[in-house]
Amino acid sequence: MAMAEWQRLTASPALYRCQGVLGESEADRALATLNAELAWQRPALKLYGREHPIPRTQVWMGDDEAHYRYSGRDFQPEPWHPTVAALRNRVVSLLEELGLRARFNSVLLNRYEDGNERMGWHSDDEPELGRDPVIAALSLGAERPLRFRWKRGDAKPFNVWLPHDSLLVMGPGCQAQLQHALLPRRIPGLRISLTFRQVLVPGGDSSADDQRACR
Ligand SMILES: O=C(O)CCC(=O)C(=O)O
Ligand SMILES: [Fe+2]
Repeated sequence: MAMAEWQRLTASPALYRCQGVLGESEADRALATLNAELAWQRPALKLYGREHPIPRTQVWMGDDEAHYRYSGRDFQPEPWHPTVAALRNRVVSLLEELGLRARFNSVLLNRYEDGNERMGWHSDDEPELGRDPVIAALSLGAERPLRFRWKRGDAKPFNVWLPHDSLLVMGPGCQAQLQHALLPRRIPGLRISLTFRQVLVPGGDSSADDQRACR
């Protein structure tokens, strides 16, 4: 098993990075497998009445009932790919080292062909993620910075570099206080990120209570 190394990046809110999540060779294998075997899609999202194909490709994966809505569309999850399920289990046990008892019933996989592909400014604060979600993002492939900016106040924006085989944990407060973006950069090479989430299922079990137990 890889030797995982944790770093706390901000005092508040809780933002952590861990390097050496899987170990080099397993991380290389995971990148190649996901790149080759997933049905990567480029949906068009409506913005001010016009359809724009997203500047990356993606797969939404998870338990059957973990639907996800954004930009007025309902994404039905694909069933867990065995590699992705194994990665989720590794991430969950790593989080336990931090004292975070997180559960993830879904994951958004993002594929960036090269530095031109990107994701714009947002917070992952959709109502179905509940209040104060814990989101864990595993990075594979080309190292790129995730840029953060504060919603209030004049504190400076900052970059978090995400190397191959690293995990970023956005804990309580991150989505409420910060936005993040993967901006275009002159960086060659493929990058795939897996952002694990717990989607609240209407009438489902008490995942909201679980999340609260993490604070
Ligand atoms: O690719 C990344 O590291 C960021 C992805 C992200 O912000 C998201 O999936 O919500
Ligand atoms: Fe995000």
